[in-house]
Amino acid sequence: MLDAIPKTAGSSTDIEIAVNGLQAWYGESHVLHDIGFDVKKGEVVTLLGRNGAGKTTTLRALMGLVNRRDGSAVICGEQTIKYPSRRIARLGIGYVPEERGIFSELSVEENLMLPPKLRDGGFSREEIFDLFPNLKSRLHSQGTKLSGGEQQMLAMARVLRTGADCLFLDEPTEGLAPVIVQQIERVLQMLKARGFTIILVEQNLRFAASLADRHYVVEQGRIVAQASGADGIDSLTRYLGV
Ligand SMILES: Nc1ncnc2c1ncn2[C@@H]1O[C@H](COP(=O)(O)OP(=O)(O)OP(=O)(O)O)[C@@H](O)[C@H]1O
Repeated sequence: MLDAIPKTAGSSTDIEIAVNGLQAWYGESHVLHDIGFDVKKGEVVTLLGRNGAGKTTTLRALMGLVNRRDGSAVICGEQTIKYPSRRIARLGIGYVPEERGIFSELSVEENLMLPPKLRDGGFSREEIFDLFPNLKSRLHSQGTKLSGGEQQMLAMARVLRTGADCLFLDEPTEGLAPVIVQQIERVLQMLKARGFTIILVEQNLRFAASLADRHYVVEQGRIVAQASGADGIDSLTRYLGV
């Protein structure tokens, strides 16, 4: 049923991301020193790197969720470095954080309907249930009752509903069983085929290699290497401690 999903309305907008000299701080702690990379419309790009390298902070800084940031982050032709996060989201960005952000006291349905629509062209309920059939059978379950895989699917479904056509995904496969990882991989392949632009933070190199067009390595708050395609990822393993 995945082929039944239409192209997103947002695909008429030229989403492109150009990051230069991005810096970020938590209080006095200077965490990002010089992040620079770009993502073309419809590309899947991974941010790889060891624990604590600054991958999550890069996504949070691009979403305007880090109090102090500096440098340049041009998204859809707009300089967003001083934008509040809601304005950044309205450019069509859907952020799925590592912790997934499911409200435990709300049902699946309530979680799904919670974020406001950013624009027309978001996935309908039917399209979401085609993509994630598990969610349909769990519609009235409380957030706390969901497995890790179901939470991840709900978090992704929620942003697809808003009309976002550019996704920032932080470790979507973390802690999930191989069969669920395969399911998420199929969904992301489908979104890629539909023209979504995706920045993926990932520790699972096989998963990253199967999906991404290009990879960047983050080390101590800087981009230190990059490579293209599934083969290119092999050249990066020395940075990743694998
Ligand atoms: N809320 C915070 N307050 C202070 N320091 C933080 C905070 N969040 C992260 N850090 C620090 O910022 C640095 C970068 O962390 P970040 O989470 O971006 O790394 P990461 O590459 O995503 O790693 P991981 O895979 O472990 O999440 C680390 O040194 C981390 O300890």
